[in-house]
Amino acid sequence: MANFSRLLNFSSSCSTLPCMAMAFFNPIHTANPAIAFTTLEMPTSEGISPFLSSFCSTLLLAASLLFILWKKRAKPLALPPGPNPWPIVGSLPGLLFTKKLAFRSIHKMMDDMNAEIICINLWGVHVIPVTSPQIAVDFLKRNDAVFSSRPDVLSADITSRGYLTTALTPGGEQWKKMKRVLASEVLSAQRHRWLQGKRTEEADHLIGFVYNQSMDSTTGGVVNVRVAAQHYCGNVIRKMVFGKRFFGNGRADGGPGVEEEEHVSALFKILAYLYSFCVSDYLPCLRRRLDLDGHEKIIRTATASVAKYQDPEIDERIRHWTEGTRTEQDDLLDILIGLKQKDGSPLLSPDEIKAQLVELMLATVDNPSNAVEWALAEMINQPTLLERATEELDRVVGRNRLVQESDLSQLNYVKSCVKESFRLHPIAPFNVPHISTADTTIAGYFIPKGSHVLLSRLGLGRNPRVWDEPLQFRPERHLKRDGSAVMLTDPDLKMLSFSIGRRGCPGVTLGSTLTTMLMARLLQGFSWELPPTMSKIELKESAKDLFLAEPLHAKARPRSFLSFLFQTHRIPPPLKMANPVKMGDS
Ligand code: HEM
Repeated sequence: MANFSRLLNFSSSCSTLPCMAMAFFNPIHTANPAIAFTTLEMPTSEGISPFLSSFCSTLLLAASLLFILWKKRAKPLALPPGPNPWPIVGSLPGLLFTKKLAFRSIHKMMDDMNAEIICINLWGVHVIPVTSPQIAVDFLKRNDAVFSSRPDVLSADITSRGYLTTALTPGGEQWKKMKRVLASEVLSAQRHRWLQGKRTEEADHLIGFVYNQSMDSTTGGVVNVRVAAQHYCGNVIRKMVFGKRFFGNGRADGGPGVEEEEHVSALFKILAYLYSFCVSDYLPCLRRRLDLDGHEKIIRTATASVAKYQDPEIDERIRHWTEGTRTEQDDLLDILIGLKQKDGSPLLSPDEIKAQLVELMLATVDNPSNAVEWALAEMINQPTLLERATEELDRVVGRNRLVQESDLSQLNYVKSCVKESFRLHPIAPFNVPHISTADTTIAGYFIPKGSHVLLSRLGLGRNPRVWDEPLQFRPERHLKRDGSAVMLTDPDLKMLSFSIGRRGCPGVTLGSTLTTMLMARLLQGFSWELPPTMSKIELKESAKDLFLAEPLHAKARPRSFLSFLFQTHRIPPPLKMANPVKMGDS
């Protein structure tokens, strides 16, 4: 060590080094030493031959270069900046004992440090939040293989029944198997087409459900948009998976029955706690012993509620196939049960099917419903945006039929409204966590093996370095100058909708279809206004998450062509017509 530091002093202060370097690289010198010695006037002392002097210089130069190379290699890279950790516990107490939610504390730390990547040490686990698109791409594109696993946390372990699924399962054979099944059998383009009829049925039910409420004189036509949006998503995925929208009988007006209410509310409860900051995840000694923050109980209760409805359906269906009383495949459950290994035995166990179906439900209900609720709230406060979207629908689809999936690719303005909502109002502050499986360097920082990487959906989408007036809802920022199609994905991660890389969302087509269809049907079928008691929609985030603080309630007026479509049976009549109020038009 001492020798090297001496060399360091030498190399940094010795003014002869450039001269030696010149000598070393001088072609004349190397080609003809005799000439070089005379031209370069190298210092020679009496008794030392010019040849020896040149040899020593060369040796010294080589040693210096080697040292510089060694120094570059040996100098340990720094971790990203972050709060100073306490011994052993790191910054755990800071997150535990703050009144703020963990995600708000983390974003505040990043703002205070003016940093787009930081490292928070939580009892030895390095948690790395990121708000820079360039760095995010570095993680998920250039170093995708290293960051394609998930952390082992209690909420994911319970929800996935011991990691039998795709999204929540750390990398490995089980993840590969389940992802292959999803990509080729559940979410492929062909399967998407196969299930189109079921999705359209639900899009028609959505119109009926909202229409009934809009015509209800007792409520003045005010609709709870959150309920409509969440149940549309729940109905679609239940229909695609189980071939039915209701576990029980539903409601007379086409709305959810108690069973669906409990099902959807349990799904959202799981989503609220999945990967949320939980102290036992950082103190493995506490895991399954002390449920300090009560998360374990909440997740177990919610997963039991979901299982109560889904598992009997799955068991019964397996029995029907085994007994031969069902022979035709009609939905995704049939597909999963029917998958076989080479020897003819089932590819998936009943537990794998049960766990995977919970995950598919979770993946489907949250993003689309939240994006549409926020988008509509923003648009009601800016009626010109509503007008522009309606004008597009009238131009592309017309007024004698409802918008269909085949129209969606042409609805660039409607899609840009949805995309703007994904940017500004993501349902979750962070992407699903990624964990590193090896030491790596990202953006010049050392990222140790086992780090939890949290790409901030909030921070990316609202990054003022990337977006003009990031807090303004301005859908037109996503329109392309050449009029080409607006996609809801963003491969550059300037915003994080579906993410990218090995862990990227395999449900892009289904997710985009559901969200755009929900938005398009609500805008095409109804004119939306403030409820009579309000002067504007309060666009405030909830104190505990990123939902609108209060579910969006808005007055819906059916557009005139809608009743014509009902009367002429071009769309199925709503299940129950409420007492009609006078109908308006837009
Ligand atoms: C608008 C709707 C949707 C959005 C915005 C969305 C977004 C995402 C995001 C951000 C991830 C995490 C990517 C990562 O870890 O880097 C993800 C993963 C995933 N999504 Fe989606 N998703 C949507 C709809 C769906 C649907 C409808 C399904 C299937 C029914 C689905 C299935 C999955 C699965 C299985 C994963 C995990 C992939 C893996 O870990 O290998 N998603 N999605």
